[in-house]
Amino acid sequence: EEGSEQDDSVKQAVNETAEPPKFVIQDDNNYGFTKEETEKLKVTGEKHEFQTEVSRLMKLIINSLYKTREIFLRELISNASDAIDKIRFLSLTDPNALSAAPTLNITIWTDKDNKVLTIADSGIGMNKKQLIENLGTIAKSGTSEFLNAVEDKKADMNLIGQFGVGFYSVFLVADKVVVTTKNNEDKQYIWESHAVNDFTIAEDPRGNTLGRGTQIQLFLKDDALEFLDDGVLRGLILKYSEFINFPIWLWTTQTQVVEVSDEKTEDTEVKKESTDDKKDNDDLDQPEIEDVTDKPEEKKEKKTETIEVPGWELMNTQKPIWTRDPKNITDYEYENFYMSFAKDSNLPLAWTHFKAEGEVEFKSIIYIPGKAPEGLFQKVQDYSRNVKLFVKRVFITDEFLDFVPKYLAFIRAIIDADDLPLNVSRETLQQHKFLQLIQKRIIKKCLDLIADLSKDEEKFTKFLSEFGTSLKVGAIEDNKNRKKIAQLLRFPSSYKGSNSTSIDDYISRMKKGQDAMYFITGASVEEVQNSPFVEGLVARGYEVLYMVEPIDEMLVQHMPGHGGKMFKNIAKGEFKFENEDLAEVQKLRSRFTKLIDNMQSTLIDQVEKIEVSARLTTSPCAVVATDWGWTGNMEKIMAAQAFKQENPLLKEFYAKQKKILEINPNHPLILGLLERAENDSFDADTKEMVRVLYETTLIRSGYSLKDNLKYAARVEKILRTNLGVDLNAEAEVNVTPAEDADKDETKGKVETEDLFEEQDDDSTDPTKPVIRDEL
Ligand SMILES: Nc1ncnc2c1ncn2[C@@H]1O[C@H](COP(=O)(O)OP(=O)(O)OP(=O)(O)O)[C@@H](O)[C@H]1O
Repeated sequence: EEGSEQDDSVKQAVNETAEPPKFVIQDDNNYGFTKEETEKLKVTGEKHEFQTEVSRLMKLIINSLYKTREIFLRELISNASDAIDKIRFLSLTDPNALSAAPTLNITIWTDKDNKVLTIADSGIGMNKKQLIENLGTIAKSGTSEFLNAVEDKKADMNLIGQFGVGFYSVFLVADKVVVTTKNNEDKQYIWESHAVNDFTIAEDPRGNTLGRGTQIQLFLKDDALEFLDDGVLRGLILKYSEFINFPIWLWTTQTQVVEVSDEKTEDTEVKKESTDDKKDNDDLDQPEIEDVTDKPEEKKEKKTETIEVPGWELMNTQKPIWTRDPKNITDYEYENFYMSFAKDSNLPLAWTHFKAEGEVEFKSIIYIPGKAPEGLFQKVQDYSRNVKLFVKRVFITDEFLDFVPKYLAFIRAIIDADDLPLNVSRETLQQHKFLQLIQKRIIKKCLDLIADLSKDEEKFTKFLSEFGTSLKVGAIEDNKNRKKIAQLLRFPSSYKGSNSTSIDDYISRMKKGQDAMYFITGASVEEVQNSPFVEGLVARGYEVLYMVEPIDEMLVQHMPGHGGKMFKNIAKGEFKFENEDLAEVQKLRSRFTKLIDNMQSTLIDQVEKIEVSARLTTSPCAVVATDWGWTGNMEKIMAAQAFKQENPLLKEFYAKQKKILEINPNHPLILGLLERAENDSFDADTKEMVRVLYETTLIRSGYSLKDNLKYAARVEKILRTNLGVDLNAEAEVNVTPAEDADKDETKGKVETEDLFEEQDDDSTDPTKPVIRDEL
């Protein structure tokens, strides 16, 4: 796509802004105050306390032995770039927005004598209110959690940028920070802090020196003076500026070897040399730094001289990666770009870079992160900020409410569109026809990307472990794409102990005459594997899908089938096998009528009907939910929900629903009961056994008992009967009552911790009192 129209506009944009800054840096430049001004500052400065969280954060930062302190530079460059994005966006609708400082750039310089590092931008700046709020409070949720985690050494300071507190990282390297800022709507203000507790704000006595933007001066700690070094700074800025869309200029001194004519070198010549140097830098296809040392000497001896040339050095090319030809971009570049724009310290799992053409034209890179962000499904109101929209390289917004559906909220994407009108407000933008077309394309691309990923087993396994639930949410919510998503779902199954089978693979293995896809739900594979429902099917050679995630129950409700086959919950409703001999079944049923009647009258409150089972082989019976009732698993899920929502009514309603008991006509226990029914010896003891059998079956079928104590009492009764022990005999109680504590002893308060310590130390010393029981 080299040479395309888009690229021309890119070049133009770059050339427009890549003019070196007009000002030059001299010692004590730009932050010197006259005596009077300093006095005025002292008088007018207002003291503000930091919000508690900020103070806590500062203490952590100041005391941190965090090695990669350099991240402060990444945060400041990123903030500066955001600020320029904002003013550029405003300028789309307000042509005067830029006039106070038309060149959009970031400038960085040092003052070695005073140990000051300065980072300035011609961004939007802050008015007084914003200054107090932005650099004094933390609004983002989750900050406390982050602080706790850092305090417990469970989280890394590197994550600071993700919590919207990146600015404060300046105190990793500085003990005093001065922020001078000018917004179009307000006067120029100075913010100053020595960290921890408070900061002062004052109107700048020098007036408006910035035009517009923000200048941050770091008074470096004595152990952080390496950040004054040109080489160190250059390396760091190159590292962090690669994906910044605005020119970043560093004031450096470069040594140059120049020819000296016999006449004395004049000042003007040096200046000429330095501007030529600039020109080279402006040529964006060339590396920024020209190697000027060691030029081969010509035979004809010419006098040379090494001179120091101070000037602005351009640090980045600002050609956005998404506008480049994918053929020329390495994986390493894609990964670095991801980590930089997504502020994620993990590598991405996969990405796709494409140019959409047709109804709507845009370039995009979509990433799947390596790890699911925390609270993926919890964020309801908050903008997910996962999609950044640019129009012709101008950043427009990342504040979309569900640009992609919630189930795809984990993706990170850059979209750069050509056709969007630049003057629509952000609020109406999302409704814009073009944007909706883009949305559709992005969703399709996401699903294609995941489908591609599914061809790489290792990566797909990783993907499913992070985002498998998201896919299921997709199959539930996205009617249009359900079929596509269903092909990506994986379930454990009884097939050769497989823990990941696709529905299509299941269908390809279905047996002759099998008209439904058998599945069972439960809390774990171990649990459902041993369920009485599975045994008969597996024994007959049928495959059963194990749906062991809570969301699976909902999934099959919304997706009753796939590929022309319906799902069948094997723990629910009636069950017939294709090759079942109906006459045989009828005969069996009539043989068990008497037993069924007896059992039915025993379990009248709980069981709706009793059936002779076709699905059981080794278990005596199973409890089956009616077609419209809840399985044991569903009951447990709903119980947990009801508990959360404090709405037990629904749960109770369903728990009261009668169930179907299926009995295994070949099981010796059932045959034993049948004999009693046929001999008319179905006495009280037998009925008690039927109750125990029913309750045990409930447990095996995945249900909870309504009354555990009654169940235990029944089992005990059977044990007594079998052992020939009197049903009413009681255990002899022979205990020594505990003595009242000595009053004096209770006076001395014992710390809980001490108690635990003693317990450990003295557990082998029989002379010491055992405190455990008292505890
Ligand atoms: N150079 C700047 N120009 C204008 N506003 C700024 C600048 N630096 C910071 N701010 C303001 O201060 C706020 C706080 O900055 P901070 O770096 O602590 O968090 P953030 O930028 O919101 O989040 P993150 O660190 O994740 O980028 C910013 O949101 C922005 O409004």
